[in-house]
Amino acid sequence: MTKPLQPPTGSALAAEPVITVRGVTKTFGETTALKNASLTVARGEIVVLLGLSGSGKSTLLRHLDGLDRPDTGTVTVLGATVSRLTGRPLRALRGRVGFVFQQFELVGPLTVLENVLTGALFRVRGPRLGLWGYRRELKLAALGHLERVGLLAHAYQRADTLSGGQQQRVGIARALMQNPDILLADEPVASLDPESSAQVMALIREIAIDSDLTVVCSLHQVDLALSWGDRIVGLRHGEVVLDTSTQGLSKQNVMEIYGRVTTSTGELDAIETEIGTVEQNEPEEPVEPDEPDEQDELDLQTFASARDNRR
Ligand SMILES: Nc1ncnc2c1ncn2[C@@H]1O[C@H](COP(=O)(O)OP(=O)(O)OP(=O)(O)O)[C@@H](O)[C@H]1O
Repeated sequence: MTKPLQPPTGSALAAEPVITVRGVTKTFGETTALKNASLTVARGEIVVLLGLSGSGKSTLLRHLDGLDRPDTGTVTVLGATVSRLTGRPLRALRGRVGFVFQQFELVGPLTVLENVLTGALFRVRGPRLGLWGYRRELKLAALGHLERVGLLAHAYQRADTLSGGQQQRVGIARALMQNPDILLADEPVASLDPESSAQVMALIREIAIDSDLTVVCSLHQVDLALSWGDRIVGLRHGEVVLDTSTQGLSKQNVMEIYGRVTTSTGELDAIETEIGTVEQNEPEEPVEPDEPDEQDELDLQTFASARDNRR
């Protein structure tokens, strides 16, 4: 087993742990996706999982939400042993853990607002027909989250008419609908251009700090990881090979650490090109908002006056 080369640092680790992964191994057929992986995350920490494609980042994130189960080892999240939970207790835990996906996972033909409201589905009973099945307070909360991510004007627009960066902001608003304690994000900017990526990452960090969220986010760009996270956990072939504060850490330090755990020049080249570079996706065109209809106008007015009364 390769031990983490640097111990966790930073004052946050003195705080209460909200995530504890101990000795988790997970195999899929012949593939070992995680190998004796351990990790402790304190409340309010902003942690990046860094590694090449196939190094186990998504698998580790999925274990934190109970979507995957370890072959050996334990995963404890918010005091519950996730690997043992099923049914209602598992759903209750998932209600406290928001998930932001690489491909946004929005329902394209639905409006932006309906997509955000699906984040509250675990709190809604009975059938829903469009927006009618949701209580007014939920709609107002969803509009509030859309305002938070800068998309209030697009609330009644079809989700699939938005740009990628805007769709990811809808994904963030949907996760916020859960009032989560923890936010997990799996390569949230992998398909965005550099400008949209920077905006989305800044927004996640800003919201995490404002709302005292704990964040675990997988990325494969070392520059972004260093500038964005409080701490980097580096994975290689399913093993944790690096676990350290980003303070004072340079890209060269990270490359050296990966260099120490690999003897293959080919792999180092891959690390240099894959985690050592920022992707250059094409910049996106801005999207004009649709006009809301009469009922939508009413909801927006109610939202605006409720918000102004709170101020
Ligand atoms: N459900 C599955 N069935 C079979 N193999 C899987 C499954 N999930 C993950 N794997 C394998 O486990 C390994 C780790 O995959 P994982 O998706 O966790 O890596 P990753 O670091 O997130 O990669 P990427 O950056 O490409 O998303 C890979 O070899 C992958 O093919």
